[in-house]
Amino acid sequence: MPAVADESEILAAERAHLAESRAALRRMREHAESLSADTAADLVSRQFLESLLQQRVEALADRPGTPLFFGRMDRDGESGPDLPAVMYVGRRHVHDGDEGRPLVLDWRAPVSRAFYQAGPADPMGWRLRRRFGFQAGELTAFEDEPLDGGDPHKNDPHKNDPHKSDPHKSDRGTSRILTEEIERPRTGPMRDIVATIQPEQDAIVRAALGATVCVQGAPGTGKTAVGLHRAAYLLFTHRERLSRSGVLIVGPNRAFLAYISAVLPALGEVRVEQATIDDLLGAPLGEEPAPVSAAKGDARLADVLRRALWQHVRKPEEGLVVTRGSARYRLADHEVREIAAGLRGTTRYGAGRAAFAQRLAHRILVQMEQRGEAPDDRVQDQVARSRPVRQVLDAVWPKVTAEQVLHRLLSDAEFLRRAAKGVLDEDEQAAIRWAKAPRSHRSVRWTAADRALLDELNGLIERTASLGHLVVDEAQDLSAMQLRALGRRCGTGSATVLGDLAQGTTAWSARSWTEVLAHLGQDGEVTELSLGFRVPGTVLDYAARLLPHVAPGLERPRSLRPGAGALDVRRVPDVVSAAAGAAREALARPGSVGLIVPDADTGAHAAALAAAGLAAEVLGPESDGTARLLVVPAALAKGLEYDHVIVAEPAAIAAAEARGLARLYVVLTRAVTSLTVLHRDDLPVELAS
Ligand SMILES: Nc1ncnc2c1ncn2[C@@H]1O[C@H](COP(=O)(O)OP(=O)(O)OP(=O)(O)O)[C@@H](O)[C@H]1O
Repeated sequence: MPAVADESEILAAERAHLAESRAALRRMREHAESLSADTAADLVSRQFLESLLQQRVEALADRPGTPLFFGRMDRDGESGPDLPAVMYVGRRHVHDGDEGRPLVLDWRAPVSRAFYQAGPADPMGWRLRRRFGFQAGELTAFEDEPLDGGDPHKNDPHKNDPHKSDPHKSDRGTSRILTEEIERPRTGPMRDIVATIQPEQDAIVRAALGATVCVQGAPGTGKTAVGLHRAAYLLFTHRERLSRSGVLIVGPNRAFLAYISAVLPALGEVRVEQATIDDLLGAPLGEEPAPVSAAKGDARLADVLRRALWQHVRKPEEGLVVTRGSARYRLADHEVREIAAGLRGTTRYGAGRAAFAQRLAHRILVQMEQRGEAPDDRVQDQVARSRPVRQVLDAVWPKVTAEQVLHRLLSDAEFLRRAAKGVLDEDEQAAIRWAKAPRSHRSVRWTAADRALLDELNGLIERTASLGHLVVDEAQDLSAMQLRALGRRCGTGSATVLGDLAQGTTAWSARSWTEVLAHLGQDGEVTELSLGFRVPGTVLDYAARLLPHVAPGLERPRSLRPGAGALDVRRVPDVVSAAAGAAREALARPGSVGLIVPDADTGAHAAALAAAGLAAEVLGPESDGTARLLVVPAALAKGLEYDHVIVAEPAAIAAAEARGLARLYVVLTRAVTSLTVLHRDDLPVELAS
């Protein structure tokens, strides 16, 4: 591109490059559409090829609202065959069909790393970074950042005008395009941040596939965003391997998964599974007091379960007699005992049972051979399945299900005592035992904590398949036993573990990331993100008054944006009607509005909004929360955000549960632009001072 001095000329040239890239993408898509699956040898291959081609065509769609590129880098010095003088970075690779010349490079390509990481301290061979601002798909602004210590205003026509120069930076020297991107009103699910990923975030996104990373981050530091972009990065970089083994995102509830569901498809990744822990382990059918859940979530239960399961393998009392035709073959009781003892505890229970049958059969086969027969493998299988062997098997190594074992453990005090000896004291045993046991394992209303115990038992009986990579969000809320369940699902893979110890709201919330990683069975580094993007400084400072009470060891979070005037705390005579008034005011401004209320008051607030003629959606565990005005029960607010947040009666939110102050901390950190706190009762003392 020739040197241009005038801003409008630069914009015109950049728009021309955008138009050229769009045209090239159109040609790439037309080419993909013209390809035929007819060359496939058979019907199955043909269907497979057709679906691949279809995916390729879909991936090459040009979405008008999504800019093809968002940044550009200019080289310092000579370009080479692998090093273009200028590179444009975008959501996908676009090349010129004729010459194969790259017009846009995928943000995940190794060379694009410089766009996120280069800085004056290490320009990585580049001279200039340019970021583009878009409105409704139109390129409307740019922002230049010299990487070589040069004059940032070299091309700035206003450089001598104090009112106009540096039009692209906000007061604190922060990128205005970044600030505008964050403050752009929210109208639906979460967006990608690919244009503005920050260097410390990028380092996590691009960590190697084999590395498990654990990110502690204050509210709004971009943990969720980073986790999703990491999934997209890994899928791009290790496409073949991960398309076989799979990537899974685990989030706290359906509302959260609905909120994040658009990010990966926007990045071209449509085949990533997203699930809650209940989806993976089975939905709970019953509830129990929090201290019972906490006791059942303890990692020591793993030992108890292992012992409970293996107690089902009994010492053989009798030998084995197999009759085939007129011949009888015998194994003495001590021989059967020896085989069982050799296998006990060396494999999973189910595999051990199968191996036990095969070894018994093998010994019989040896006897057959000694008598001059020539039995083959089929005979061994027949013997293994024969009635006498099955009888020994059922007596010594009975088939059991996880449900049977857990039912017995939680209802039979003597069985529990034997399994928990030296691990749980009597009070701890009493805490997890049922006061009134369900009649059979089929009639149990399993709780969330039981589900994790069942999964542990299932993992002891049969192998759990491992995925290639697991992203676990809000990981601080998972019990040790749930983490172990997730660990089994990435046993031969790796994980990205995201969370904030200050936002732990469950009875079993984690106190240390080292422990979380240990329960997951992963070696990993703990990194911290401390710069908040979502919450304005004034609001973050207000919420952080709770921090010493919920997580004393953590640093106070910092915010990218000062947010003067973003916080309004009001004492009102009637919180429900005041909230409707505040919602009306907030709706007059652009963006989404979240009215976060004590769970028990959800209905009253929804009714007051309806009476005030305001259309609102009540967020439920299954809803997708796409309305502009949402009534959000405090328990569901985690991970979500709204441009304007109204919090009703903080004291009631704090009083509603054991870790209520942590819940309040979550609730107070959901706002992007403004937070209004309405209270009739005194504020919790921790917040008031
Ligand atoms: N580099 C970035 N550029 C633009 N926006 C960003 C960036 N990083 C984070 N954000 C935005 O900040 C907001 C908060 O991000 P995110 O939800 O990922 O934070 P979080 O750490 O998971 O928060 P919480 O702990 O409260 O769930 C989102 O709107 C996200 O898009």
